[in-house]
Amino acid sequence: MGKLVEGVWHDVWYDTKSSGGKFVREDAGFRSWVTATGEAGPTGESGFKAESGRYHLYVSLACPWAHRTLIFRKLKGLEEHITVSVVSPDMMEKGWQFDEPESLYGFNYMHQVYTKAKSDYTGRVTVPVLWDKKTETIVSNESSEIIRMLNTAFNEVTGITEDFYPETLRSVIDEWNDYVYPNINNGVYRCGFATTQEAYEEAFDNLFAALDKLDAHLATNRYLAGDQITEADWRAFTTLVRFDPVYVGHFKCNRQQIAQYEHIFGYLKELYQVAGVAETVDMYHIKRHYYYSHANINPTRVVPKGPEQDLMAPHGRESV
Ligand SMILES: N[C@@H](CCC(=O)N[C@@H](CS)C(=O)NCC(=O)O)C(=O)O
Repeated sequence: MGKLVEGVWHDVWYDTKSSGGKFVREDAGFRSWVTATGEAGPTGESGFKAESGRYHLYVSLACPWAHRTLIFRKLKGLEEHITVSVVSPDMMEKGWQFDEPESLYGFNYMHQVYTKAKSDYTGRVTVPVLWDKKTETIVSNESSEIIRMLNTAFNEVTGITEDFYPETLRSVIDEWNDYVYPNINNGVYRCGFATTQEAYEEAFDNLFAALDKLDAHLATNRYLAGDQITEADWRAFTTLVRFDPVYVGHFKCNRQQIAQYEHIFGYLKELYQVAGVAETVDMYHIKRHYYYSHANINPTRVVPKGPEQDLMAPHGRESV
């Protein structure tokens, strides 16, 4: 774990001293957009036209943010159009690394991908990364924006027009995202990476208040934005599926398990059972990454065996 400073790798853990023990996630540094025509998107540079075979995703199968992009690649029929490299679950002193040299440049470390794009880059070396093979640079390392690109930019390439961010639901989806991100997606990290009791308890209380609210909402709504699956559901899903196997123990999110929430658990199972989605969930990488890589939290690096969970069991959500 560490970061690049002017293109040079430094092995440092997150600085929580300057924020009173609280974990604060850094903003992503590359913010351009792939678009259907190559025109600029809401931020960044133009010139990234959606073309088959042009783009590459660097992901971790353990990372909930990278997982979002793999779900969109799958659901939008992009597997044959966007290639992928998967990092090792073990993130060590040099950060994300590859078990085998990756396929585009033979790099062994993810930080080499960042310095290939910008030789004096300063910032954390995170996944996912959307790479442009043509101009040999990073288009984006912000998953919330990558999934928006995958949702629409390649529609003419694939012919798949299913929309997870439909105009009519945008304000509802944005509202859920704005609530779920700090309290749940990042909330579990704010529990696990807190370095004071106070910061941990605050994150813990916010997390479970948000899960209680989600459970109540899902009692009468099949999905977050109503009766169709949207981006907001996939963004919640990648945290929920990691919750009982990892966050309950490793990040001390232990007021209760997701399996003990009647409505959230059924919802989690239903999303898991959407065609193709289970194939994007790799429990070995998920458990191994967190328990093995965060040695300051789990110094023995022993990975727990449980829990046993059958996410293919009937979800019972048809009647909601
Ligand atoms: N804003 C980014 C956050 C991605 C992120 O923080 N990824 C984690 C893995 S779960 C990472 O790569 N962390 C490495 C680090 O912080 O050094 C996104 O959503 O794409």
